[in-house]
Amino acid sequence: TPVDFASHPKNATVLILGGGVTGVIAARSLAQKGITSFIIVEARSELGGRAQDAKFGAKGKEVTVELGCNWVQGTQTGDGLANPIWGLVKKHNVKVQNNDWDNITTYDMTGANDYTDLFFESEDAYTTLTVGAGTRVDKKLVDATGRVGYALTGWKPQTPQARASEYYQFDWEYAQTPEQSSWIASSWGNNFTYDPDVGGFGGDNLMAIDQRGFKTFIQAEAATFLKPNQVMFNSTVTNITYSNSGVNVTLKDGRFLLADYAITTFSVGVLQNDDVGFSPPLPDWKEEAIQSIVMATYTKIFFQFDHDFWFDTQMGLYADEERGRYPVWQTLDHVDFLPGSGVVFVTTTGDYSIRIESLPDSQVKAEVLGVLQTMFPHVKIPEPLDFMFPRWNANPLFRGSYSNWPPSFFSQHHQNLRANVGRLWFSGEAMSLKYFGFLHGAYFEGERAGFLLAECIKGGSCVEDQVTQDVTNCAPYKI
Ligand SMILES: Cc1cc2nc3c(=O)[nH]c(=O)nc-3n(C[C@H](O)[C@H](O)[C@H](O)COP(=O)(O)OP(=O)(O)OC[C@H]3O[C@@H](n4cnc5c(N)ncnc54)[C@H](O)[C@@H]3O)c2cc1C
Repeated sequence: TPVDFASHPKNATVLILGGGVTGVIAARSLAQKGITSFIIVEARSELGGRAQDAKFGAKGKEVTVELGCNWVQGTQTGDGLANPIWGLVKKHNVKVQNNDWDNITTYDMTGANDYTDLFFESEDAYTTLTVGAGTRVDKKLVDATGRVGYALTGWKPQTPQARASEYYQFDWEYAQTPEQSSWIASSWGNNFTYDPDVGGFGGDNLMAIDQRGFKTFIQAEAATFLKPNQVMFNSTVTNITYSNSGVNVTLKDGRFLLADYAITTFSVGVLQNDDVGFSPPLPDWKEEAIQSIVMATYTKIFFQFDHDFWFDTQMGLYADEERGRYPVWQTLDHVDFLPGSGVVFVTTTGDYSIRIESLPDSQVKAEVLGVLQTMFPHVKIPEPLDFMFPRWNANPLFRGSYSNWPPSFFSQHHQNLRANVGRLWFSGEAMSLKYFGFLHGAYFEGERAGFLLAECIKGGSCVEDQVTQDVTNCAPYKI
């Protein structure tokens, strides 16, 4: 039954659904504009969302490891645009360390094998790919897959070593393959973050090694303005009823909340998988936009050993016969990070991550130990002291790690994804045109939603994203 919004007492002017970076920054932006009647509604017992860590390691040797986001990607070049996450990291003294992704040792099925020449060739091929995408934008050419782009710009990997090098440049960032990703959007995603020539922040990657957790940057920021009555923890939203006069949110425990407006910041994975119901059902244009973007998965698999027997560089790369099989390695037991921690981890992405999420821990552990034995044939790989990996895709609060833009996601889809339906607004990392996937994308989207909604509430203009009811083909098929 429709809710009679006029006759119920309101809990707040705005409900902010989700307490990740987007939700916290949306709240701060509302507050900055004088709107303080809001409540952040969060399923977990803390703020941060995908900024999430765990204590890991044997008794007496525990360290904090980041299960989700780990880097400030791009900082600032000269007086160009600064990454706002870097600003918060500095403001709240979060400990970060420069991570040189080119400081790498390469391995394959024969053990250590120096194919760094090929590795740097693949880095150049990636740059060429992004330049090619820029040309397509200038010429208004259609999008294509990253694979098409690589081939047309002359990169055709034929060996496991070349494929692993390509993986490092591409999948390790987008969490999907070049075949699954937009050539154009993946390129601007890279350039707007890393390339100062187009307004990007620059090439640095700062890795958080703060033992309070990377999440400190956003939790400490929240503490500067958020009052206890402006946040509800352990409150899982199951249904959102919306109209042109208000929004009503039902929680798992039966409580319900009423407000003039709501901003959902749930991941597109959550929206795609019906973890939250909408009444009335979302319009077709909205549903098509939600289903047309991808929630990709990026998985870090952590090991702690009694002692370090692996590479001295910051990074390691393993080329298997199978592309994407336990490829990218990082050591925390490095003089720049957490020396003596005994922690090393490997990352998988995309379909491979979904595969391992369905396996028992014991099997994944055995497989990765097998890979380590292949990488280090002369070492008897010891039994790890601890082992762990998060299952982001199966987690109903996330359903993956971050969004990736497929080649069939068009600019009208993007606008439709971001557009409000009645008084329900949509925000989150995936709504960011330039920075989808990244923490700074979440930040800028939260700021945008908070500022625009404050204007709207204060009776100024209610600027709305243009909705395209039907995303049509500019050159329809004639069959
Ligand atoms: C493994 C991994 C690695 C990453 N690495 C990086 C990196 O190095 N650098 C970088 O810039 N970005 C990285 N990212 C991406 C970055 O973490 C995200 O872009 C960003 O945190 C998204 O913020 P958000 O607020 O939009 O969404 P979220 O953080 O997902 O916030 C949404 C909130 O909603 C809550 N929620 C969900 N469902 C419900 C419900 N039904 N009821 C109530 N609450 C609910 C969730 O608990 C969450 O707190 C990574 C992400 C992952 C997972």
